Amino acid sequence: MTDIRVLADDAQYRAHNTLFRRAMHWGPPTDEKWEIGRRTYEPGRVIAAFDGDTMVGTTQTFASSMVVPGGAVVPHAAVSRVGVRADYTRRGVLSGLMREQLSTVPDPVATLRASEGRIYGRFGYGLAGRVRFLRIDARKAVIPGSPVGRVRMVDPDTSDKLVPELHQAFGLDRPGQISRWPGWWAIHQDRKGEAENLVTVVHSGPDGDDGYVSYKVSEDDDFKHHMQVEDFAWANTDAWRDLWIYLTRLDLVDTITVDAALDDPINWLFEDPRVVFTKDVFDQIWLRLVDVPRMLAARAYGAAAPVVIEVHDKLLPANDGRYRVSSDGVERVDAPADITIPVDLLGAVYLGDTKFSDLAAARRIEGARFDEADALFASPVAPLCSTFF
Ligand SMILES: CC(=O)SCCNC(=O)CCNC(=O)[C@H](O)C(C)(C)COP(=O)(O)OP(=O)(O)OC[C@H]1O[C@@H](n2cnc3c(N)ncnc32)[C@H](O)[C@@H]1OP(=O)(O)O
Repeated sequence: MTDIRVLADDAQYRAHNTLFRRAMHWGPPTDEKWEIGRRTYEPGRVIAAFDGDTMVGTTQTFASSMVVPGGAVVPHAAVSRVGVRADYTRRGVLSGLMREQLSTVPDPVATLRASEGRIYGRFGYGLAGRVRFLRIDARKAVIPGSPVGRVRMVDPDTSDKLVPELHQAFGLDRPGQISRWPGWWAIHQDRKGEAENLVTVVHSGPDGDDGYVSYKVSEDDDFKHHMQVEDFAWANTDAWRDLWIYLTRLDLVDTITVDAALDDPINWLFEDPRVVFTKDVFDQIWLRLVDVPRMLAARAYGAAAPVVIEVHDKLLPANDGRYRVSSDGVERVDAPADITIPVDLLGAVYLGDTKFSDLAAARRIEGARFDEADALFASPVAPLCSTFF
């Protein structure tokens, strides 16, 4: 029998970090790494399961905010460091942690990156956003025309100060994007220190700085140079195009790999659209609607006749109920339901990546009028989260 406690001091945080790392088959943090790691522990947001005095399971959240369809930004919990000691697994430790976390988290929505696809659906998380891993043949990548703005290389101290400001100003550009918290930047800047060859360039247009990209280049045994784009954000398409012109005209580079949204129009930049190759499409955002009425009210809807959706939530029954969704907004009603859906699948359709009609085809939801629901929940922009946590 385990009990769940909120952790409060540095020694407990370090034990938490060590337990999680062991669950992932990584070694404990060194003293040097812990100097950085401790900055990612936010009081009140770190819990652990105990068997007597022995810590046996961990999780925590980071306070951030997330963009929803229509552009509103809502408070968001980034769930991380989920781990159970290998000698305590499959006894309900994670289930206890998830129940506690969901019933106490102050934010209306939580997301996570899942280590395995079968773990989190039972706790109400749905697969809400995917990412494309792209490889670009840089030697053949020709973008016609000239840049319209200016690209400048910045030194590490400048980038440490400037990039967080720029990300906050224009990095929240699509559904699923999240703001970055101080601990995230601490880890990011530490990793940057290790990657000596990480370079950041900033783009400026008529209104000042409006884009940046960080990248590093490595050389393989055949003397081929491979660029990995680490972080990329832009405020307008001039900045986006100019930064791609910069990246693809760099000397010596053979290939470029980058993560992109499913609808990123990057292929159209190039004379030969085939220089962009999709290596993989992978699941990225697992989303849990913690406060369903608040989250349904937060997003915008497309034009279609209203639909009544009946939501079932075993862990948070306050969300149970029928919601009439129309292009004007959402209200709770007693009317008969058109569609019945569990909360994990409502999470899956929330950002517009998944359609009700696809869930119906797969016999995952029941009802009628799926086309209207698809039109209401459609997002003109595909979701993406460029912030790994
Ligand atoms: C957001 C992140 O941090 S992702 C990182 C997640 N962590 C890891 O992958 C580290 C290695 N794994 C672990 O630490 C643990 O095995 C965990 C956290 C995945 C699961 O913890 P457990 O305490 O074993 O889970 P618990 O006993 O509560 O299981 C609940 C249910 O989920 C199922 N389940 C748990 N883990 C898995 C899994 N990896 N694959 C499939 N099903 C699983 C259990 O079988 C159980 O099902 P049931 O209710 O039908 O019996």
